[in-house]
Amino acid sequence: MAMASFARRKAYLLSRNFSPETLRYSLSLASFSRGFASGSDENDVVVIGGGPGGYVAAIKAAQLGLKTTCIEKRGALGGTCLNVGCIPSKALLHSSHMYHEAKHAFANHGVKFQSVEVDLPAMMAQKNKAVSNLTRGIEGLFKKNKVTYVKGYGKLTSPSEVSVDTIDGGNTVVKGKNIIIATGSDVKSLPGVPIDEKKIVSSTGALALSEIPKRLVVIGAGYIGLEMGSVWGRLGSEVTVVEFAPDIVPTMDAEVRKQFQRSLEKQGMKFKLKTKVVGVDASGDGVKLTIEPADGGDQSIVEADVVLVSAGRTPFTAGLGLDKIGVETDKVGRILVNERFMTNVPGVYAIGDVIPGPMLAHKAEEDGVACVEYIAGKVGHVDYDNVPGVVYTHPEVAYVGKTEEQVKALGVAYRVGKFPFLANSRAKAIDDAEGLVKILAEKETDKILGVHIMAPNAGELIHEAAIALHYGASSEDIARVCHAHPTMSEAVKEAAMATFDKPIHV
Ligand SMILES: Cc1cc2nc3c(=O)[nH]c(=O)nc-3n(C[C@H](O)[C@H](O)[C@H](O)COP(=O)(O)OP(=O)(O)OC[C@H]3O[C@@H](n4cnc5c(N)ncnc54)[C@H](O)[C@@H]3O)c2cc1C
Ligand SMILES: NC(=O)c1ccc[n+]([C@@H]2O[C@H](COP(=O)([O-])OP(=O)(O)OC[C@H]3O[C@@H](n4cnc5c(N)ncnc54)[C@H](O)[C@@H]3O)[C@@H](O)[C@H]2O)c1
Repeated sequence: MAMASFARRKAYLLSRNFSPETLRYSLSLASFSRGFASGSDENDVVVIGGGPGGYVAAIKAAQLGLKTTCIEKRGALGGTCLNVGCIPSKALLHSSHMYHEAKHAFANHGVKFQSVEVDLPAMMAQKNKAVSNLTRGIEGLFKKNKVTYVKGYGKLTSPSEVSVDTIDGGNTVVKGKNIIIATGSDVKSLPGVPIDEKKIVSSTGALALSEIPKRLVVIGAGYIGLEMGSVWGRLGSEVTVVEFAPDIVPTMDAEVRKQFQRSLEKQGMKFKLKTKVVGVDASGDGVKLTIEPADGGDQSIVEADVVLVSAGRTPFTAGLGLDKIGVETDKVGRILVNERFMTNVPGVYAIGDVIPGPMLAHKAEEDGVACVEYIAGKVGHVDYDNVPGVVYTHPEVAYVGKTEEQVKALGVAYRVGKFPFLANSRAKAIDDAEGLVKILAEKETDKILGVHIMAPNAGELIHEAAIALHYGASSEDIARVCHAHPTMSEAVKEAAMATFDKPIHV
């Protein structure tokens, strides 16, 4: 298991184009933990950062019998994900989808209103309620598992000491035999596009606008741009997405991405691909953006009431004291770790968005559990080849494993099976049949290599595929599992049938 994990980590690091030196360094560090506290006020584990990586690591460490403290600066647990990321965005995606459905789809089902309107403060209040309930819930889990929670800004003063400026204005020193850095990430700002969180906003500002902007320009057609662009587009904004690359969401399978882009365009989203923003002028009422083709050419002006900067995120290590104790980072500021999440400083570990890898909450959680399992002397495991990605638009797009482009690049002979939701009885029954399931399997063995789903609930459907990939299943394995009728999941079964043989319903 440990060897398999090592091999996967190596392959993963290779896939991230790490230099040979970095690789050697990253993989050669010996397993090392400093033992456990007994009866002293010293912790076995101190976690800096209470996001999905940090709070999950803290709870798991405590469950493994380790004396654990978690330090969080924002005064609420859950990190970016719960406070200003996954949860508030999904709340607004759901609320705005209901409004959009009420306006455009309910009549098809024979449900009619005199009028339907948006109450933005009520929508925001529902989002805030979801966030505060969940953050309080994590505090409850900390109490239940006996994790000590220190509210304040942590700074490493030695490999076993964290000085904390507490949010009530005091200072305390927290000692630990093992320290886990889980400080996450922050928005990546673009030169010449200063974020004021009013007219030029990051995702945090876009989650809390007090008015629906008439014109929203989104910089970056990634996860945040498409999700937040969908929210405000459904509520009435004219949304233009400016993307430097030739395609939206570059990590997506190209065939699915094309269908996805068409679907978003049908919903009114406009795309300016292969385009860069070269300047902004926010001196007037709105914002004027100067854009030009990515390869150079004539400039033009796009006007907006609000601009969303969503061109990626960057690891957050400000004020953490990494220099002081000599923790090594790569060129873009990510903390380098070995396969046991250990930095070059013995006893200091790092997980989640602050290390290389996809910046996703579920990946941070997996890192957190595996890291403390190693610290506790067990074997941790994260399957980095099978981390699902989901864009929570409507339809959603979800994927796990390899894209067709990646399979081609590997030179593996493969088969493709597809099934459209137009032929799925449940999707037709609910009149929501846009999308498809696409399965890629190795030709010789039928082993599944990747699954890509565009569907209203693709983010739920994808886990059948994730389990299949994890267990090394073949497409025939899925096809021979009895799937309940009528469900959207039957489309996964049919796509699997189409991969190894023939589907029934198309
Ligand atoms: C708008 C948006 C939507 C997203 N939606 C999704 C989604 O749907 N699904 C998904 O998987 N991912 C989503 N993400 C990404 C997800 O939020 C991150 O991948 C995840 O939060 C990373 O977890 P983490 O624990 O590594 O870091 P974070 O969640 O960033 O947590 C780090 C915590 O550390 C604290 N901290 C930092 N420095 C210190 C310090 N020195 N002392 C004390 N505390 C400190 C911070 O305050 C923060 O609370 C979204 C992100 C954004 C911005
Ligand atoms: N549903 C989810 O799981 C979810 C939702 C939101 C955020 N997230 C996470 O948060 C992270 C940040 O999200 P994001 O959307 O900001 O980043 P992203 O990496 O998903 O997308 C950024 C996009 O901006 C483009 N870009 C970069 N510089 C640009 C420039 N100067 N001009 C125009 N386009 C430019 C990139 O080509 C890319 O397509 C992501 O890595 C993602 O993992 C996940």
